[in-house]
Amino acid sequence: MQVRFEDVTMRFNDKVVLDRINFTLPSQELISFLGPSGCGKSTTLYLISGLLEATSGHIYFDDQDVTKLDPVKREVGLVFQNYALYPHMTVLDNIMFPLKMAKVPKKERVETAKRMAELTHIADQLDKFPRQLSGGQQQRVAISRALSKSPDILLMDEPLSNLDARLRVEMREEIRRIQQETGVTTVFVTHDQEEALSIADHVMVLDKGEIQQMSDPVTLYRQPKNLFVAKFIGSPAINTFTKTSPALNPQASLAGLNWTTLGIRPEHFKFTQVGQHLIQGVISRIEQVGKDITFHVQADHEHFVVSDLNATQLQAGDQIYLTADLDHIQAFDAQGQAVSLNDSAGAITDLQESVSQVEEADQAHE
Ligand SMILES: Nc1ncnc2c1ncn2[C@@H]1O[C@H](COP(=O)(O)OP(=O)(O)OP(=O)(O)O)[C@@H](O)[C@H]1O
Repeated sequence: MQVRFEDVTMRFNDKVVLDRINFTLPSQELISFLGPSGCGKSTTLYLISGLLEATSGHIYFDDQDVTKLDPVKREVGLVFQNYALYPHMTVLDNIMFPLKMAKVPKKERVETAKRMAELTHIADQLDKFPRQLSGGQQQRVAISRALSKSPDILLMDEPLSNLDARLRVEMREEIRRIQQETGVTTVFVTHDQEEALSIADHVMVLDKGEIQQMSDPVTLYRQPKNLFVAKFIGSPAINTFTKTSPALNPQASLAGLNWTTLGIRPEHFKFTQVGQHLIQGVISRIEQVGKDITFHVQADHEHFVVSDLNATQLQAGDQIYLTADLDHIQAFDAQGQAVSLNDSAGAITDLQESVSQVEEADQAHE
């Protein structure tokens, strides 16, 4: 089932929470709504479910206008952060409950509930009560219950927030598996970018009630449309430099181009020689977590982070000179919108020449 929002605005009293948003969620995909607290993720989810009604605009499920349709008639399954199981009912009764409300005959109810419990790997817990289960198991029950009526759309509001770190990873893989096995169009709300990027086919990034970007996870990371997305996606965060950054070499050809902020991800720096560098600084701290080495670098008051450098001999206090491949440098204008560096061909040729000189020097060095 495809979900489409057309110019949807949501206002609570005078507060505009969603401002004329437009998007299409592709059928049978897992889509994540990602953004900081208060950006409007849950509101968007509840508009799809029908628990909230839009102030203006239209919502379609495939070609059907559901803007005013009763939630019960929308064929959506909902999973909440706190599981919302009925404490006095067994697991089996919890899963069967929506079918009972729909007056499905008992035999069929039991069969469906058992099938759902098999799907979510909770079939050995059917006689227990929710309080006897772990958080992860309770969420499996909640997912089984949401799927019991074979909904067209499964909506999940921060479903993993109450679980510890290890269980979160396990359960997100489970949600991906269940979504792929059932093919149900699934919306997964989270403020955790790693969670969103790891399981979603498409991620919709929201901020202040507006869609910042909707893309597959790789595009979101490599080609953010604006500075907000660039900074929100990626851990450690992308490094940003302005024209007056003390780390920036004012003589570098790129420094003269038309941009306001440059973004370079920690893993995209390369060593170069002094004079040919774009960025310079002094290593202030070296952090090693398992196999990952992170260099914290300082240039006057500015701090940035470099990773994946093949340089175990470096020490705190060392001066380093860095550059990056052009396709790994992201540039933004004064409004924070992404701009292409390829617009200034001459300067880019200079940069590419200096990069190839560095590569030749590196090879000679080796
Ligand atoms: N029923 C309501 N009445 C008034 N304001 C509301 C209501 N529901 C949500 N809001 C406001 O709308 C904004 C968006 O809330 P929403 O819950 O959609 O954000 P969110 O992105 O899901 O954030 P969080 O991750 O914190 O849940 C917030 O400022 C919130 O205070």
